[in-house]
Amino acid sequence: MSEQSESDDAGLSAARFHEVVQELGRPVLSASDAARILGVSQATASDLLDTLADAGRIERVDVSGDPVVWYPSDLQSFADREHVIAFPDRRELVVEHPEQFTRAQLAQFAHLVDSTRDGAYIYRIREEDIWQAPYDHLDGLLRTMRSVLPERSPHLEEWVERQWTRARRFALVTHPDGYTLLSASSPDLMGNVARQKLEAGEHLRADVSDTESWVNDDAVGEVKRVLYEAGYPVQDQRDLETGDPLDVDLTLDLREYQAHWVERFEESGSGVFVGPPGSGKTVAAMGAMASVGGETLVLVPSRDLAEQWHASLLEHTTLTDEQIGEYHGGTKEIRPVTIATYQTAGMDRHRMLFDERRWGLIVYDEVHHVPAAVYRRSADLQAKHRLGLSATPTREDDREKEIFTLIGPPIGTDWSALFEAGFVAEPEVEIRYVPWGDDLSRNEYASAEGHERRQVAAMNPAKVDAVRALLDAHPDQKTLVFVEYLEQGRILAEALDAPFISGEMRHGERGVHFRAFRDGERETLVISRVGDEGIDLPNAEVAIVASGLGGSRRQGAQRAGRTMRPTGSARMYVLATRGTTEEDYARRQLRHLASKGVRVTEGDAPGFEEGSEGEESGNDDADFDDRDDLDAA
Ligand SMILES: Nc1ncnc2c1ncn2[C@@H]1O[C@H](COP(=O)(O)OP(=O)(O)OP(=O)(O)O)[C@@H](O)[C@H]1O
Repeated sequence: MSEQSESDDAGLSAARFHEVVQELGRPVLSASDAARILGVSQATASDLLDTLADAGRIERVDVSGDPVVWYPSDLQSFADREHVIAFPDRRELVVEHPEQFTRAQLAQFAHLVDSTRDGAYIYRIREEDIWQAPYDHLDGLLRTMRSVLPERSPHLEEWVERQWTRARRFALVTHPDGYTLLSASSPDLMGNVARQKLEAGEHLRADVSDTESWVNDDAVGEVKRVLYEAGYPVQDQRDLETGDPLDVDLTLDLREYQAHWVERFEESGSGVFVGPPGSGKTVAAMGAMASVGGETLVLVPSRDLAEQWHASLLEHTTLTDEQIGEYHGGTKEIRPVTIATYQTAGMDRHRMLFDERRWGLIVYDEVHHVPAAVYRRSADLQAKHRLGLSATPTREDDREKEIFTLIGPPIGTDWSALFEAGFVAEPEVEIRYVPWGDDLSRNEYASAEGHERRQVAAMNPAKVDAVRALLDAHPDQKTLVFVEYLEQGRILAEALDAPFISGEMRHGERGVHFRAFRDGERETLVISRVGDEGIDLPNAEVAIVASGLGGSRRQGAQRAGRTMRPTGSARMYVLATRGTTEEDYARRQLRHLASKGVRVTEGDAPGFEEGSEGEESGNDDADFDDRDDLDAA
């Protein structure tokens, strides 16, 4: 711990005092309260507090004459109000009860490392975080940092400035004669870094001056990767191809933050729009298409998303159906605007997809889904405009280097405008604990092991009544019920008289149910894991996760995102069987979601409230390894 938050013989810091208040859970404390929490004698605690009060950092009130104190109950919230503790030496931040906006600000320059049980979130500021910080000028980045950090740290700011500069030492530019130049901010960097690390011939064709080299056009991706790995991310300022002309306009007005995204994309030519699910990234991407005005290849993670994109393009642009093609397992059309799945685009036998037309823009939707094969192919697409879309900061993606070098850096999101415009409804997520439906299941659970044990807990028959009670609590609200297991999906679909959308259902039939859901003819759908991504049902107001949260934490965020639509309060319920590993697992998964801007509460499932014959709380299992993937449905 740095000096900031340690109580040592030099004194008790204001930050540490605040931590003691939080730990105590009330806004006023006595010397004996502080002594117990700090682990010192009452006399020492009293001296430490006096010192802090004498320095004017805290207030002291003598109540010896009348020892009972009262305070406004809303002051209680002070104990669980947002609080940031900085450890500048380690470039680490601990943030307690962070607001969603604070998390959005932090996502601009820091990396979420983990969240603790009592609601604190740990961020770290790495080199890459500063390299990718979406700001035009350093003082914009420093302003954001100062708005979040409790106190200025000149030492930390100097480090940030060094990393900021490092990421602007090399640039790729287009020479007036049309060829690509690598330019360095000094002869030394060109001589001792670029010309040492890069191969003459393969990467660099000729030295043009002591700070410029002619770059092989088909080695641009490699040049960026090599210099990024050497600690020098390259700014890509080249003129990019616009491909064969495509005349397309939007048929709706962009919101302020979307127009900002498109303007920034026009300036840079490549990059990633980062915004919460439902914030309008797809529509903004159509704005980028209109701005580039060139034939466009859109890459998406699933056929459902391809169909969604197709419908959205027809709904929000002047494109005709003849101009739009889909390219995946179901259909193979290559047209001026083609929407392909990553899976198909990554296959060697479909390589002509990239070369058959002169694309001006490649759009990578949900960039955390781009497979290695498509990244490899993207190395040959460096002459085109490249746009990524992502609901989570690209830095939290295990392919952040590929995203940065082969697609582009994050493009600044005007979070204030986005939040003020209310286009992000922060979903409330409620864990609802369900007791065993019968002794048979409880005994089956007790004697099962591993996956089977998890499945028995997940498929607790009492969950059917819990889902019914939740649906009754939300009459006339469109609800998605997510399941991990096919058998559970079928049981619930029958009990609720609702369709069960799973990988076994043909795409055409899925489309029928999605349209009925969207048009209000159907209020409930039961969905297997096939729905984790790509179910873009904008008016899903409630989500019920009947089992698990999917094997990956990101799926949990995606599922919450599916109810995070601009439709007022979006809610998400997660059912977990009391006294089983599901209880722990749900809590851990949702703590992660909480760090994504989601309010999380816990309680008994409706119909099983206090006083029911519910199980004792807590569970007797060894901690459940949450990396295990639950059986796919
Ligand atoms: N400028 C706009 N004007 C009106 N409606 C908009 C606008 N931008 C987006 N929308 C609507 O908001 C919803 C979400 O938009 P969009 O699909 O672009 O968000 P997204 O961020 O791509 O969502 P996801 O992350 O789930 O893919 C859509 O129904 C879309 O029609």
